Amino acid sequence: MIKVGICGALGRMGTKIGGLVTESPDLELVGGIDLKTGSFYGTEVYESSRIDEFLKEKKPDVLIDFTIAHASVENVKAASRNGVAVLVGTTGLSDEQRKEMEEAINGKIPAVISSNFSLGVNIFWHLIREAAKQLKDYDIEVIEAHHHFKKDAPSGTAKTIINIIKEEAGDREEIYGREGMVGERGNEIGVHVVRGGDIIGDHTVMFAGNDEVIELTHRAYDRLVFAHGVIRSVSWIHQKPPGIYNMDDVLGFNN
Ligand SMILES: NC(=O)C1=CN([C@@H]2O[C@H](COP(=O)(O)OP(=O)(O)OC[C@H]3O[C@@H](n4cnc5c(N)ncnc54)[C@H](O)[C@@H]3O)[C@@H](O)[C@H]2O)C=CC1
Ligand SMILES: O=C(O)C1=N[C@H](C(=O)O)C[C@H](O)C1
Repeated sequence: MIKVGICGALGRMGTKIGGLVTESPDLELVGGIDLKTGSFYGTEVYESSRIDEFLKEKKPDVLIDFTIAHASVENVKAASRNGVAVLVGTTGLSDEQRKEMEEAINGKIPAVISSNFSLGVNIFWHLIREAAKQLKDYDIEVIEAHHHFKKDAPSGTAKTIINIIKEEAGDREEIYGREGMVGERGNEIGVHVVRGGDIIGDHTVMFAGNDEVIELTHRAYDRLVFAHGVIRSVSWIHQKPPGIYNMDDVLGFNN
């Protein structure tokens, strides 16, 4: 049995992941960590400042983090201090926070970090990479939509899309929205962020050329789609050597 702890246990993702861990015959939920204490699928939720105590007492093999940027960095540092593998889904990290997290991981623990753990988005990213390679001269726009409560913008998934486009079609400026007399479009990537309702996570990339437009879209209808990718990653990362991995490694795309 692989023992699992969840940071952000009482949140939208922590709750979904906790349910799948509980249902899995190969995994054992040992508890959660959150800002408040409580009960979590029959296990205990420790207050966040007690994370080292949690890791020493519950001894998870894998710690999952779906919290908020500043917290995820500290949670990963705690996992590193205690030699616990991590899965990080939290987005909204600054470059400095990402660097701090990577320094805590490298050479010490194995980690899967992904802005999107769904199988569909990871395939979507490969489709975008091919389109961006072939359609360098098209005007490229990225549109993402999420629920009313999302704290970071643009989404981590959208940031990954932007990075893929830059890798394949060349570096270019990001323009966030447009307003007023903006003049003729340049060679930028337009980025547009929608927030409202209970939208789980929609991403569209538009390649607008002369006489044709190609639109690639991924829509998530339940957070389970991310949680299933997390569960697959838990089994994959167990007993891996230290290092930073992504979903391409988990899905075998890098073999
Ligand atoms: N990579 C992926 O596939 C996905 C990533 N996400 C990301 O996961 C993060 C969480 O998303 P949601 O679950 O919707 O948010 P949420 O706000 O529902 O849950 C976050 C939880 O973390 C808790 N928390 C805050 N500080 C903490 C700390 N220091 N230690 C432990 N827990 C702490 C909060 O109390 C809350 O219960 C966001 O960054 C979001 O973008 C969300 C869905 C999929
Ligand atoms: O906050 C969310 O809900 C999501 N966040 C992730 C992101 O920022 O890309 C993944 C997914 O889109 C849902």
